[in-house]
Amino acid sequence: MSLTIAIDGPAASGKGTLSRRIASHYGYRHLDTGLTYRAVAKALIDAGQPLDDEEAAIDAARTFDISDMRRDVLAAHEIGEAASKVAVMPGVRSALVARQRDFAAQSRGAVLDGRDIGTVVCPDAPVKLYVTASPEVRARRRYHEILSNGGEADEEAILADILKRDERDMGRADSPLKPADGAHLIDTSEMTIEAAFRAAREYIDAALDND
Ligand SMILES: Nc1ncnc2c1ncn2[C@@H]1O[C@H](COP(=O)(O)OP(=O)(O)OP(=O)(O)O)[C@@H](O)[C@H]1O
Ligand SMILES: Nc1ccn([C@@H]2O[C@H](COP(=O)(O)O)[C@@H](O)[C@H]2O)c(=O)n1
Repeated sequence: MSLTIAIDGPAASGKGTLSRRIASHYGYRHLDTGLTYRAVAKALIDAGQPLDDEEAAIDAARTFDISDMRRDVLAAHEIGEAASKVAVMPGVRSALVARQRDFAAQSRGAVLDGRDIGTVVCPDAPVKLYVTASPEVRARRRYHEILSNGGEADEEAILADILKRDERDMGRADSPLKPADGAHLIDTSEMTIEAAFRAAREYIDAALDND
């Protein structure tokens, strides 16, 4: 039987960092579903197709190689912005949700993180977390992340993008970002990565004991 941990939250809240730690700790497979939306956006950009070409986006969502998503290539801030534009298309979402569910079903244990994991992709997951942080904290973390990778960034511009992305992700008609029913909230604004991991682990251990 497969066991899924569903983790949702807004951009740069720390859910990916936490998901990787949790997957490694419990020996589960991990799928960063944001990368799947990014892969679709990147396929359109590479092919010179406009981001609002729904037919091309659906085709990319059905065919890209999910086992070959390169975080280093897909991590660029602009690809994240482009991903949130293709993510409003219901046809793209249903193609990707099917592939994400396959990933969970084929794993003995899986951690999936994204925006609609607890609400749509795996609504029956026995453990659901909603990871958040204030927009200012998220912008600062992303800013430092870009600098530490040798890039250049403007913290104010990143904050503006994060607010725009939140609005798009929380306001879209299909699968808007919101905490799933029964999700456990972790606000990492004033937590170190280690403290957030400890809080998640305590909750997961208790939830799995009661399952
Ligand atoms: N609790 C924390 N304290 C300080 N820095 C953190 C914390 N959690 C994550 N970070 C850092 O913040 C940045 C964003 O974290 P991460 O990539 O995990 O967010 P995310 O929610 O997965 O973002 P996205 O949805 O955009 O992929 C990273 O540089 C990460 O190291
Ligand atoms: N389950 C998901 C995951 C992601 N998205 C959209 O993709 C964008 C990029 O995601 P990151 O987690 O890599 O930042 C994000 O802003 C969402 O628009 C989604 O809709 N559903």
